[in-house]
Amino acid sequence: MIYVTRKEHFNAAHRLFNPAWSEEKNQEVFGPCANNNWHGHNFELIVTVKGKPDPDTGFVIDLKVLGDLIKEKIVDKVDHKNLNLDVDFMKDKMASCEIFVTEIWKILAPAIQEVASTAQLHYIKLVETPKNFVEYYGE
Ligand SMILES: Nc1nc2c(c(=O)[nH]1)N=C([C@H](O)[C@H](O)COP(=O)(O)OP(=O)(O)OP(=O)(O)O)CN2
Repeated sequence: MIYVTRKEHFNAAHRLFNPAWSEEKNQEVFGPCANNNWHGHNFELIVTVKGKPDPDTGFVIDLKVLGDLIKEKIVDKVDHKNLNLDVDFMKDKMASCEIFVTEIWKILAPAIQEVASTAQLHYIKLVETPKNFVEYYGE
């Protein structure tokens, strides 16, 4: 089994806020991340696909095709957007990295199978700040 990885980049704004809580509780739990006027990040999205190399191409998946797919399905929808307001797949969801990465997985896993039937999404790493990132294996 070979693991191949593509990295893409986008900028997005968001706010961590639980609507069931008071403003004070949100400020207490999320601090500046609950700022009413949002805040932004330079995200990195790292996607690993696993499979066996095709005997004709030597590819598990064409990394250009994978990059284009990530751009079409995710980056074009979130880049320079507000995750809470502008992004359909994040509507009414907590805009934490944990929830964001699971929603990205739900979109990319079937899309990858469609373009490369013998390959499978293995892992996603979402980097929010130079200090903070989440990793997800779809479990
Ligand atoms: N488990 C999670 N914790 C936090 C998340 C998250 O998505 N999942 N998100 C945030 C914020 O969005 C935030 O903007 C990042 O905050 P913070 O760690 O304070 O930012 P830095 O990495 O720049 O660290 P500094 O200590 O401020 O330099 C918070 N928590």
